[in-house]
Amino acid sequence: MNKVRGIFIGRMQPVHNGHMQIIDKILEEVDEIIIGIGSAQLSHSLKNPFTAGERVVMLNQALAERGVDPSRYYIIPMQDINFNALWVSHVKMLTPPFSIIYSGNQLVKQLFSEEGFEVRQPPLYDRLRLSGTEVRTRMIEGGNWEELVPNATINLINEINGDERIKNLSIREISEI
Ligand SMILES: Nc1ncnc2c1ncn2[C@@H]1O[C@H](COP(=O)(O)OP(=O)(O)OP(=O)(O)O)[C@@H](O)[C@H]1O
Ligand SMILES: NC(=O)c1ccc[n+]([C@@H]2O[C@H](COP(=O)(O)O)[C@@H](O)[C@H]2O)c1
Repeated sequence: MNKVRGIFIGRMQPVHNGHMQIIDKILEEVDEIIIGIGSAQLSHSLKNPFTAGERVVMLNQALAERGVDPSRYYIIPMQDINFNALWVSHVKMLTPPFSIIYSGNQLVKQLFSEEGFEVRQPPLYDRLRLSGTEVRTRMIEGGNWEELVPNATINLINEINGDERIKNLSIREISEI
């Protein structure tokens, strides 16, 4: 029998506990999950501080920490392209075949639904706290960002001195306004 595959795409700047909960939920519904690391070309900005490779490590280690069977997921960085009408084909070119897209993003849902994919809207877990924006804001302001992310994210951010990177970016970007 063919495997049922679902895809979930997010920028993961950084990987947080909301991502991990939604991945658990998706894995209850499909045989394999494709996790797309969106806007892979972006890094070193306040909204997108981490490189695609750094985000791959966070996610890979976080899934290992959670005991997720490595044969059930693919992690695939995907660059943005300037053509929304071609984006679904671009994603398909990069990924194993899939039939279901999980997203809360209106544009993503519309583009995949127009191409005939089944779109599922995942629930949002503790959204006031669990968002990349909240994690980055706490990092800049010196708050407790660690409680919002898996250990793997903390380890990678410590390894690359990510805390300092984001604080430096915030000084630079504010001084450039
Ligand atoms: N708390 C959450 N619970 C469940 N799913 C989430 C949560 N936060 C984000 N997602 C899912 O992750 C995808 C977006 O990934 P992304 O990395 O951009 O997250 P984000 O936290 O919204 O980021 P940012 O705040 O940096 O814009 C969406 O499809 C969304 O449904
Ligand atoms: N034309 C394009 O390249 C295109 C279109 C829609 C979404 N995307 C990307 O998909 C990802 C969606 O994730 P979010 O739900 O976090 O916004 C983002 O990285 C976004 O840039 C790219």
